[in-house]
Amino acid sequence: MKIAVFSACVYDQEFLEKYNTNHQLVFFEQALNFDNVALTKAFDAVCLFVNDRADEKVLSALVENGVKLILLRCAGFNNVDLEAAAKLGIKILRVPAYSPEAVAEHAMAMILTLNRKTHKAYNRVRDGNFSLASLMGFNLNHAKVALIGTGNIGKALYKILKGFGCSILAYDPYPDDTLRAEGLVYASLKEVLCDAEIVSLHCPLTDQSFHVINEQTLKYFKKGAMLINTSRGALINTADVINSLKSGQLGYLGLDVYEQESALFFHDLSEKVIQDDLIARLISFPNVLITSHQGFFTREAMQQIAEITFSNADAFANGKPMPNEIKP
Ligand SMILES: NC(=O)c1ccc[n+]([C@@H]2O[C@H](COP(=O)([O-])OP(=O)(O)OC[C@H]3O[C@@H](n4cnc5c(N)ncnc54)[C@H](O)[C@@H]3O)[C@@H](O)[C@H]2O)c1
Repeated sequence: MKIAVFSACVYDQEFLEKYNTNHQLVFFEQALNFDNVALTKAFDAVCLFVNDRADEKVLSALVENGVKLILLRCAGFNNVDLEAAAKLGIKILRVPAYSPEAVAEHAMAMILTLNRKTHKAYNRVRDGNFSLASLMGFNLNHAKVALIGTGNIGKALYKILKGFGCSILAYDPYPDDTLRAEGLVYASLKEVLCDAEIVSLHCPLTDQSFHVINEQTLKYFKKGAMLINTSRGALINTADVINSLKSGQLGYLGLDVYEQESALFFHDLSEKVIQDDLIARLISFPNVLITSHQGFFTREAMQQIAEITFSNADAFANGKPMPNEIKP
């Protein structure tokens, strides 16, 4: 098949070329949107990532251009209008799980960095400053951590946190019986937010979870609690979180995702003036750590993403069963 790969960075090209099972690949650096959808003429499929847009208008244009398949090289699919895709008859295949440990380990790295401030210590020592002032953290042993969502990534983080001796509780509308049998305590969203020192989000972005962290739910947090989001930016109302940080209600914030990330993340904007005032404000807090959607970014995950993407492409091309198809 002839596949147009959008949002293609050098590392995408490296891994997709290495594991290609004989498809013709053309790489585009831009994210797919209505303005550049004309590029997809004469392609059989497009390969998309988290910040490519496949709304109804884009999907209609893709179909007009002869595109029959969307290969998502990610797990989340909130950027695709599934109803419109089903009506138009365009298939959507994704990579449902690839090294959930990669994202869970990144969430843990954010917790450790925010708590023990190793990023500040690194810079201080390089500057000849060996003072410990304001570097004090807290023990994770016995700390209460709430997992919002206990699917593949939540489960992987649960195992890591257990190793640290944390006391873990969770909210998930579909609790996992195996984890429950292992002693994980499930409770309502309000209860787990009220009880935890650290809250980590691992649920998908849906109509139900949109802005699940907002002015009201932030009031449930313990004063000085830590919030980690490695899932999707729009789980959080950013303006409300900024107010909570300013008042000291929220004590630490770790973000690997951001609601308006598509205009920022994966690009070097170091010579530009950032126009997004919310992220500029977030960056200014001493207790906020932001990474640009790199949770997935390990060698193992990149290999699995490439392999599963091509097995999805092969299944479609050869009329085989497509277990990774998503429908509304
Ligand atoms: N930062 C990254 O690089 C990166 C990489 C991969 C995935 N992700 C994000 O992580 C999310 C979780 O991934 P996963 O593989 O664990 O997904 P998963 O489908 O295995 O698990 C999601 C869990 O969330 C639960 N859930 C659904 N709605 C919920 C709600 N409103 N409140 C609480 N729980 C809810 C589900 O029941 C399920 O148990 C993905 O949706 C994606 O957005 C981020």
